[in-house]
Amino acid sequence: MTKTYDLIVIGGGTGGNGVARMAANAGWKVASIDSLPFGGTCALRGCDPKKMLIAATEGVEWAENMKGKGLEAKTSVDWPDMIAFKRTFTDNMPPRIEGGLEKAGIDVLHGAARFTGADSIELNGETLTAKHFHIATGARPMTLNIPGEEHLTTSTEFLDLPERPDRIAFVGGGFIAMEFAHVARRAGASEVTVLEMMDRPLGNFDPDLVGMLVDATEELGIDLRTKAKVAKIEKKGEEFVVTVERPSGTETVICDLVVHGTGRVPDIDGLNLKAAGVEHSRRGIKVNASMRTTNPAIFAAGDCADSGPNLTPVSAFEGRVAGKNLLAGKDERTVKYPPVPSVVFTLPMVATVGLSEAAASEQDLQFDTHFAKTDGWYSSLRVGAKHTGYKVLVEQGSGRILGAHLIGPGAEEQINLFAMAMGAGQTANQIKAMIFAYPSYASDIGSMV
Ligand SMILES: Cc1cc2nc3c(=O)[nH]c(=O)nc-3n(C[C@H](O)[C@H](O)[C@H](O)COP(=O)(O)OP(=O)(O)OC[C@H]3O[C@@H](n4cnc5c(N)ncnc54)[C@H](O)[C@@H]3O)c2cc1C
Ligand SMILES: NC(=O)c1ccc[n+]([C@@H]2O[C@H](COP(=O)([O-])OP(=O)(O)OC[C@H]3O[C@@H](n4cnc5c(N)ncnc54)[C@H](O)[C@@H]3O)[C@@H](O)[C@H]2O)c1
Repeated sequence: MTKTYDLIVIGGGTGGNGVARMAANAGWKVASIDSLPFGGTCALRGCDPKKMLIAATEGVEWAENMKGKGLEAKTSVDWPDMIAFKRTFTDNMPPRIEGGLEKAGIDVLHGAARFTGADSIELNGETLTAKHFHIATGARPMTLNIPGEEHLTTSTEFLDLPERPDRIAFVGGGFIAMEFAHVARRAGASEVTVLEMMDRPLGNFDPDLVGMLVDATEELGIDLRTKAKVAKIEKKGEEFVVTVERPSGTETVICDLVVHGTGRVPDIDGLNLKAAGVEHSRRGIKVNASMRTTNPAIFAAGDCADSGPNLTPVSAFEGRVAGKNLLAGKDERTVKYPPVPSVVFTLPMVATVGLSEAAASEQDLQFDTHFAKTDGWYSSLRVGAKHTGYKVLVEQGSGRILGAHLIGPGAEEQINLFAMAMGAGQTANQIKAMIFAYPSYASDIGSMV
């Protein structure tokens, strides 16, 4: 018998679960589907498990920076213990999340959903129909179309490696490669290589601060190669041979593991969106500012949609807008993103919010750039941090903060203060007038504007 719902949510991550709960709380009959245990990428295969691994490596970094300053500690990372620690969190999440959804009255279903019509899907050989759908299927590693692609280890697999390989090559120099390379090296890997095809890693971050991160990365002993396009991966016995094309010629890297870090694409190929009248491009499912797709009864949010940046808080934010409009039965809300902060969790961390210097210039904005290295500041000296700095763009006349870019300890929290100030329209003088607890990283921001 065909089961019928008011709403079917496809995808049990941050872009989907909130919408299912909102509709269930409003008394709608809701089903939520995921092909994997519920929790999505962030909780199970991304942000959260990654930062648990980083927690162990922060100890290594701390001991290194404080050497000769009163702390003599011999640190080492036990990889299997670290992975077991991570699992204490990730193993508990699916039952917690699924239990919560069930408690809200939602039918929690497993399997890969596929549209068979504008109001129907097929799941495990059965047909389910609904008045509305919400698609939040996230992203998957992009296909590289190079020989030997099948030898790549995904970020999901890396976060669950039972043992740490000694020689690791990362293809790409974006978020995943830089964060994981730092983890691998501090965890004791003897040869860590990052292969980025552009002339610098982390292309969306401030070039001056990325330059400082590159120095820190090389000092850590990571072999960071730019203008290095991976062309082929071969398996020879237990080893991999990675062929890299560079302006100076072809190079090879021999390693025990090759990790995918060249970007992620919307995970929508298996959905048969055409049957539902839902259009998409390479950037994802087409949505309007209300998160409605080209089929007015179907919404989408998060990494699978052609909307904001692929970050956890953005997927939840988009989901809330979709949920409000879904329940209202009309486009009551539109997505107006507040300033979206973003952090690369290397050590040192690099953080950004708002406009880059280049984007502000392109928009013909008149602004002052406050740029300095802060290794001489108390906050850096106290913890022995060498690669620290900031670049803040302040609009001339209005004093508005156009963009803030930070590197160093505390950056992950300082950037949220900048995001808050920017969202509230605070000026540089208003930030300077704030009283923050001292000494703290927050108390430094008044000196950055
Ligand atoms: C390694 C890594 C680290 C990251 N670190 C950060 C970070 O530090 N901070 C940050 O903000 N962001 C980070 N991100 C990005 C963040 O994880 C994503 O932006 C966010 O999880 C997207 O949420 P979503 O709900 O759109 O998709 P997801 O959380 O990916 O959920 C989609 C779900 O849909 C399911 N699904 C797919 N197709 C189907 C189908 N046909 N039928 C049923 N179910 C289906 C999938 O199994 C999945 O569970 C990271 C990503 C990765 C990969
Ligand atoms: N801290 C965070 O917020 C965080 C952390 C991890 C992942 N993420 C999310 O996951 C997404 C995917 O991360 P990612 O690191 O895979 O992608 P990315 O888009 O951050 O970086 C990909 C990099 O790979 C390079 N590249 C592409 N093809 C290449 C090739 N053949 N050879 C060498 N270099 C190549 C690109 O120039 C680019 O610099 C991110 O865009 C982000 O949305 C976020």
